[in-house]
Formats: sequence, C-alpha cells, structure tokens
Amino acid sequence: MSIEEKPLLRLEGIVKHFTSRDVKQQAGGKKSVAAVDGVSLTIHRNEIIALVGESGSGKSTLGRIAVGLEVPDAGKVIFHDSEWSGSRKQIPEAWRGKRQMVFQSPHSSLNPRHTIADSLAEPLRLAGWERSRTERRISTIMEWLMLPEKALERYPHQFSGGQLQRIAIGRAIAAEPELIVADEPVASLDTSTQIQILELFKTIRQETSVACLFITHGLQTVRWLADQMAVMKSGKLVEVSYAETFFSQPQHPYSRSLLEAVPVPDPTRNRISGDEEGDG
Ligand SMILES: Nc1ncnc2c1ncn2[C@@H]1O[C@H](COP(=O)(O)OP(=O)(O)OP(=O)(O)O)[C@@H](O)[C@H]1O
Repeated sequence: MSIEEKPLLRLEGIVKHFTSRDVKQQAGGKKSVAAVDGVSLTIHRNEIIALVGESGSGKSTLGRIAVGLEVPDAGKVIFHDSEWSGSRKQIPEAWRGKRQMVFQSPHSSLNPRHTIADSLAEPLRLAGWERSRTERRISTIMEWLMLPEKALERYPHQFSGGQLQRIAIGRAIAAEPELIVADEPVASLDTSTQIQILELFKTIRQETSVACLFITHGLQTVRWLADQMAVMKSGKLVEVSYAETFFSQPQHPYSRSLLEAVPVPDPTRNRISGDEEGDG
C-alpha cells in the first residue's frame, strides 16, 4: 500500500478540557482536566493509524474531535485544505458525511427497529444517492461483510455481536467517507470475532481509500493492521512511529512499558478461515 503525500486530516495543537465534577466538589471551585493537551497528528488517505494508551489518556476525545463530535478548546482541525476550530455548527458543509465514527457497541449506530437494508441505505439516502447506485453499493458492502443478501431483511436482534459490529462498520463506510474513527471496535468481542473485524478493516483498506484512526487498548489487536502507532499518555501524544519500528524499537519509555505489559502474539498463527458465526 502506498500512502499519498498530501495529508487528509491534520490535527494541530488540539486542546480539550473537561470540568470534573469530583474536582469541583473537593476544591469548591471550577477545575478542569486536560483530556487532550496539545496534540498534533496527521493522517493520509488509505492510512491506518492505531491510537493506543492507557484508559483516560484522551484517545476517545481526540477521535471525537477528529470526526467533529467534540469541539476543541484550542487548536485546528484541517481536512484537505480547509480548516475548522469553531463550533459544531460551523463545520464546513463540504465535510458533511466525509468523517464517520464506529463505536465499541454496534447498538450505538443501528436502530433495532430498522432492517439491515434500511440501516445501510439511510446514509446513502441522506447523501442523495439514487436508488440503483444505492442497491449496487449495498450489494458490494454485503460482500465485504461476508453476509448473504437475505440478511438485508433481518433486524439487529437476529445477528451475533460480531456480525452486528461488521454491519455497523458497513453502515459507516456506506456513503464513501474519507475518514473513519473506530473507537474500540473489537473491545467487547472474543478473539476469533475480533480477527474477522480486523480482516474487514483490511478489506476496506484494499477496496477503498478511506483512512482510519483505530482506537484500541490492545496492541496485539492492531499489530498486523496499523501503518502507524500513535501513543497517548495523560492527554499528550508521546510517540508516533511506523508500526514495524514501534514493535521492534519503541522510542518512548511509556511505549516500551506498554509493550512489556502485553503479550504480542503472532496473529498469523491464530488466523481462522471462514465465518464461524454462519450467515446470521
Ligand atoms: N464528557 C466528559 N466529561 C467530563 N470528563 C470527560 C468527558 N469525556 C472524557 N472525560 C475525561 O477526559 C479524560 C480522557 O477521556 P477519554 O475517554 O478521551 O480517554 P480514553 O483514553 O479514550 O479512555 P478509555 O480508553 O477508558 O476510553 C478522562 O479523564 C475522562 O474522564
């Protein structure tokens, strides 16, 4: 895979504070925690960056800022050549639908009363796609998800957790976004199901030019998926390295401690073939 030189998204000096209720009560005044504290990060088309770090280090907040779900207190979000640092209402119209989020729970993005066909078609309808193009796109996505066409008429409760997460990812990529932020998309799944989701991200990368910021606690999860590893600690980015370098020669002491704490198996030895969940 070749990564184009021109950045797709640049985060520059991003700062985000939250007022902590606990701190406020203890100190009797208004205090805040810096969830993100001066972070700059660049992502290119077709690139997968894994964002790792301990719980509370600011990964989700940075991801939410990258897709426009959270407004930074300071810093700039630059998408292609246009820049945003204001309120959510001021997000440039041309950015609409170009950045999508995948959440840990697929239930956050799938309506239990909608069929899978409706859930996949909705973003395309909002983007103004015509019917025949919509149908072709949905067929393609179902192939990537490895689900049969007949699954389109079913409802979320008729699928396993892993299948639902694949469908939620399919919905996120349906209208051809340029960036996906996936926030712990495999955290609640068993190992073989996790591998299926990671395989799906690989397929999406092969078939499209979408970039992905993949937030995870699990270093072993992203070893064979990520191009770059970005490591957050206490709201700051302490290392951004190519994955190969990161796993062989981590630069920052915190990266080394993360690697020491987690066994990193060779995923090719655990790879499964086929879909253990059947066709739903
Ligand atoms: N809406 C909010 N209101 C108040 N504090 C928040 C809010 N969102 C995040 N925080 C705080 O900001 C800090 C960073 O949180 P964030 O969820 O971004 O970290 P994280 O690295 O994604 O953690 P995790 O891996 O546990 O999801 C934490 O101290 C968290 O409690």
